[in-house]
Amino acid sequence: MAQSRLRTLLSYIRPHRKKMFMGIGALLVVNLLSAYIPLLIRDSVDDSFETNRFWLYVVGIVILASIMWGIRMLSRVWIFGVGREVEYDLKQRIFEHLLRLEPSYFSVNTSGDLINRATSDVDNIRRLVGFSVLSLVNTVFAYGITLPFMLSVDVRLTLLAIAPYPFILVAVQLFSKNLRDQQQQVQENLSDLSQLIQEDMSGMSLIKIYSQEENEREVFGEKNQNLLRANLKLARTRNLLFPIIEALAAVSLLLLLGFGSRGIGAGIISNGDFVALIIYAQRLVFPIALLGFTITAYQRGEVSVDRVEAIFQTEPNIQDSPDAISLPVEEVKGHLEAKNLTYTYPGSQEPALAGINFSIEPGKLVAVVGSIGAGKSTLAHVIPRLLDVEEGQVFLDGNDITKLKLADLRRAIAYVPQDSFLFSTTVGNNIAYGDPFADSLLIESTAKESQIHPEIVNFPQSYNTIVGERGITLSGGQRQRTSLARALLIDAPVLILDDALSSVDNRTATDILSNLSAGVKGKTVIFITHQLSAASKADQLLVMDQGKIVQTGTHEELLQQNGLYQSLWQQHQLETAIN
Ligand SMILES: Nc1ncnc2c1ncn2[C@@H]1O[C@H](COP(=O)(O)OP(=O)(O)OP(=O)(O)O)[C@@H](O)[C@H]1O
Repeated sequence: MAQSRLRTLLSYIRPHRKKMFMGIGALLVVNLLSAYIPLLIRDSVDDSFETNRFWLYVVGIVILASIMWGIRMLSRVWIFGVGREVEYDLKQRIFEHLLRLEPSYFSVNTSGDLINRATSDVDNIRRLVGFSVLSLVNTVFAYGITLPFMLSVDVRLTLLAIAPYPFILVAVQLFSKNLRDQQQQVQENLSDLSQLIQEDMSGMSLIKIYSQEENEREVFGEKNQNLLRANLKLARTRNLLFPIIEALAAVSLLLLLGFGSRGIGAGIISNGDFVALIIYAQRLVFPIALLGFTITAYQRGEVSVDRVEAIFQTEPNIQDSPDAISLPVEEVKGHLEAKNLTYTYPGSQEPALAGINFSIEPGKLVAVVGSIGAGKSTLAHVIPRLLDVEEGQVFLDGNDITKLKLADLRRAIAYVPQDSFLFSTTVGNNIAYGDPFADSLLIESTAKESQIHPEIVNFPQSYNTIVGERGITLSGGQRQRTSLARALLIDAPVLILDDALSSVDNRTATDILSNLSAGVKGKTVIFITHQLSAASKADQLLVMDQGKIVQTGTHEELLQQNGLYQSLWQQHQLETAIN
């Protein structure tokens, strides 16, 4: 597992390996210079007693240290730069991958959690790539280069100085599991909190109407408290570990000071050698302390790698089959057929659609009516394959929809959902969403067809009016008619309206529909609705109940039958009379 994570990490770095190697090369030079400077200092100490070349040494050391500073800076720019590029790649990949997944994925995986993975988890990986590579390579070079120099000065003192270091690694090992578990806890609590903020911001009106501010404050406080506790726990473990590392590093220095000063007294090593050894030993303290941080960053990064990879490992269920055929939109006539169509939601016992059969001729306006929860929206989702329907059940112009290229199928079907989602941009851009290059004449003509044009021209900036987040500045009916205009603009041969005019009054809805059936000659329109007066104008009605089509026919034919439609119509007449 750990090895596969490392492989995953390396695969993130691979596209930027050139820059990474340049950074590592620069670190090598820095460490070579850094090992050489103490030797110069040693010579300056030993030499200066006899000669007056002290200033020569000082100038030499200053020049070398300046070069070292410049190269160190470059190494950081390159290695941290790779971290930033990996961050960019991952964000791009996550977003592109999420775009491939079907809507049902987002009902299981909350947006707060996904946002957290795309931001703070990716940030942890960036740090892992940048900071950890830098400190790990730096530690390896520091020890690999400095130790031989130290050994060349004095073997016994060197061994004494590094004797406490294995204990540092043992201490780190002891703490590592706790650190990792606690890090995961922090991440999960953070996801929880983000999710709550996200949900509360979208449901603010509900919170106010039900006066739930106090309750929401408490829930937020509790989740925030959990995050605080998890963070403090992590900080405690971390703060316990690092003083231990530092204390052990100090023991190394003490040993060196104690035994080194005796060595000078006994004439075994020179003053210069002693100074050089102290400088070397000090140089090794920082990398070893950094190793502790690196391990933490690695653990944090490991959890994040898993969380990000979990997104990539989810393959879309709905995608082109290997032998998918193409159906250019110009060739689509709009004939829709269902043969024994059955669909059960994952985890559900009862099928939402149970053996449905129908045939809809091109250019017909078909209304789908029925009781609540009958499966009407499910049917609307199945036709453009927003749900994973099995093969051999739904056909467009005689082609099994699961065998068609998804892009072609969706290009052939314009779908207006129940809740009309608008992007926070201008009304015009919202209408032109399916064809951003549409000219203003086309935008206006579709707005006229959906009877929203007169209202848009009265908006402060007409078609350039920003609609606010999710179209919050528009009324429900205005949002629905803007969504309808958006669907009409792409001029698809099939149009599905899923209760998409529910907030529009009956007369306007009927007007729009009769204009649609007159104006969009050749389009097949499936109109799912509870508005029976509008539905009664359809060429054909499908009446649904408990996942089945229980009646089909025209309004007049259905009124003759003693069935669900008749009772729905009577109820509708009664409601109209009362209102
Ligand atoms: N995502 C889902 N997961 C599980 N079950 C679902 C899901 N969506 C809908 N259902 C169930 O499937 C059945 C059909 O729902 P559907 O939304 O298609 O009905 P509908 O006829 O459009 O209802 P309404 O007229 O109230 O909009 C219902 O029993 C519903 O509870």
